[in-house]
Amino acid sequence: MTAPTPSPTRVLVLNSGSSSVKYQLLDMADGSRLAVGLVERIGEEGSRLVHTPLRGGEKRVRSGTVADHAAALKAVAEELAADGLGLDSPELAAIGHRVVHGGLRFTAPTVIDEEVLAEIERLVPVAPLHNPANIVGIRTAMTLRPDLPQVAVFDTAFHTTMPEAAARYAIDVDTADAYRIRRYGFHGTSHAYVSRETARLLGKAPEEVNVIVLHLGNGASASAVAGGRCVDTSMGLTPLEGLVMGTRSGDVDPAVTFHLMRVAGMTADEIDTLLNKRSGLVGLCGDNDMREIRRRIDEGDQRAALAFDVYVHRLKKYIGAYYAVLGRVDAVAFTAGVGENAAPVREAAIAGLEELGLAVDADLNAVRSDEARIISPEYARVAVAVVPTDEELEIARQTFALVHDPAQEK
Ligand SMILES: Nc1ncnc2c1ncn2[C@@H]1O[C@H](COP(=O)(O)OP(=O)(O)O)[C@@H](O)[C@H]1O
Ligand SMILES: CC(=O)OP(=O)(O)O
Ligand SMILES: [Mg+2]
Repeated sequence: MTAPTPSPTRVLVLNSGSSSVKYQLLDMADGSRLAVGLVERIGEEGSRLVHTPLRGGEKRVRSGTVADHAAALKAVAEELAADGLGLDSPELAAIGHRVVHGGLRFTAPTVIDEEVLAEIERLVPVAPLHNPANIVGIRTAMTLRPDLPQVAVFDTAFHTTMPEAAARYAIDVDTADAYRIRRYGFHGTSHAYVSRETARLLGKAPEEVNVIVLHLGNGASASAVAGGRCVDTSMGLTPLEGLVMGTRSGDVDPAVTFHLMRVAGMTADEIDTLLNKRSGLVGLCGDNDMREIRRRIDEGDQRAALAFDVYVHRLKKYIGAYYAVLGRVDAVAFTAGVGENAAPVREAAIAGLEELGLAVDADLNAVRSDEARIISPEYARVAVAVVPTDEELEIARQTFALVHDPAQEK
């Protein structure tokens, strides 16, 4: 008699961005990581792959042009195979894909078939920087492992609980409905994970707390989470609305668009590129990396100081807005690259909000750590926290749960 084959527990997570692919291989038996990596500057000069095996072996860097996302995924598959963790492994249970725009239809993780892919494709016009890359990732993974469940975890899913008052734009209802123009919100996997982790940090259940989550990465968004449900978020039809970002403007008067068409003769595509790629921090001062901006400010650079001030001013406005939306706030949580690392951003965004019960302790704010932590003083009514996000772990969990218990798919 042969022993029963244990069911596979590993999940590969692919997070394909406009010019990068982040990936992690996790073992969901214990949630541990076997390998993590990143391919960056895809299609540009100086592209490189950084692969880190986490159960023995050295970090490896591959430099040289990676022409497109398909080539990037082939290289990722090769690196994993070199560690004996290839995509052909029988221990792989599923591949989980971050998909940025799922419209209104996808409110939960979904096993991908041709029909689901067609719907993701249909949403390309409202996520032009993200959905095409997600589709290539899915197609390539399907070709490499046609037998394996491929699961989509949508950025928009967590925000589908927003009430109509928050999700509706105040434009003609028929036009809005005909073109499905409404506020969808993004980074939902991160907002869900971080709001839950914040509750845990406070020693409470998610249902008991109201949290403002500030996801400040290259893309940035804020959300108001009441008892574990999203009630408002700063991104809208596309990931352009809301906060000032690395290269995106966030909120602008929509009249800017037709004004530029009329007076500057710019096309819709040129304005799209302006607002998505040549605005935000990079548009204001030429740099989109907060580390570089802080360095320039320390040297007395006025443009960098202005970029920082515009960024923080917008952030503070959203904290105030979501405070009002929630009525009672238990915590404000900073996360993602800027939120987790840039103490000056946290300090400046919370400064002056003592009347709202918000304050930051300078010593606690200066601590560098990978752990979730509170940075407000003991006396403060509202906790201010730094809560590292982990989109890949959350995608792996949702993917594995769906493969094990398909009944939860909506
Ligand atoms: N030590 C740091 N200090 C300040 N900002 C940082 C630091 N490390 C990263 N960042 C910021 O985080 C950004 C990247 O955030 P991340 O969440 O990784 O973005 P994304 O996932 O959207 O690519 C960088 O562009 C940079 O501005
Ligand atoms: C939706 C979005 O803005 O994602 P990212 O921050 O990865 O660009
Ligand atoms: Mg990100």
